[in-house]
Amino acid sequence: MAGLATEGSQFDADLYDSKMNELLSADVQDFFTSYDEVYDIFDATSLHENLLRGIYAYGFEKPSAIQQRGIVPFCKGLDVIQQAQSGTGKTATFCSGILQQLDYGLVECQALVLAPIRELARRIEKVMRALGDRKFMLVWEGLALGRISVPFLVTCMLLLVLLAVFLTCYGGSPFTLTTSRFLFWMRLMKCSHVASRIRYTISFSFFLERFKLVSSLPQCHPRLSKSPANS
Ligand SMILES: Nc1ncnc2c1ncn2[C@@H]1O[C@H](COP(=O)(O)OP(=O)(O)OP(=O)(O)O)[C@@H](O)[C@H]1O
Repeated sequence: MAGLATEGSQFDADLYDSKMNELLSADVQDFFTSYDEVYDIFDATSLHENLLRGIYAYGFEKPSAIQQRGIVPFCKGLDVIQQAQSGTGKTATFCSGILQQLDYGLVECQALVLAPIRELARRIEKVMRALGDRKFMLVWEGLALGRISVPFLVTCMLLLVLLAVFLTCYGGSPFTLTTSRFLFWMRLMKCSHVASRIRYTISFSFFLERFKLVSSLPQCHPRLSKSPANS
């Protein structure tokens, strides 16, 4: 297993090449460098009936090139590396692979998809819901749920506190900013939805949910394979 990169280290192409050569020359049975089987219709991929129904209902009639090669090894539980141009159907490939492996009788977290940007996470969630009709939780920036981010919430909160303090003082009454008065101002500013999101974001139940999500993840057993890099 490769060691952990030291903090601030850069990608070392020579080290990467030598490590890959070492891995490829090792006698590891489960390591494929390509997967040659092609399934040119969805019915041939042995996906669950419900999943197939979701795929057809979403408007897909025939798998794209990457889907023809990528769905089946994914469904077999192999670790798949896919490389193809944008818009060639990679998202639907790994979504199908994940949905196929879920135990629909289990009510617990069985899959975690990490995406580098929020828009991509939203797109993946949309495809997952459309194909699988399962429960998915969209979490972004580590803290916020929904469409409003934490920095935005904090800024809103500060502005509203300042406004409430200013109005209280300006009205001539002594500074007695109570919670109810604060929430009154929030409502007055038609920001009660912001208030509820703030309450949820800082609530114990949200942190408990995240803890349960992470702790229920299964152990990872590395088995490597690679699908062809064509699209
Ligand atoms: N088999 C298919 N038949 C018809 N349309 C498809 C098929 N697979 C994917 N699409 C459509 O093609 C478009 C691009 O698909 P998708 O987002 O999965 O590609 P991608 O390779 O993941 O793109 P990106 O690299 O930008 O994330 C989407 O609108 C999707 O609905």
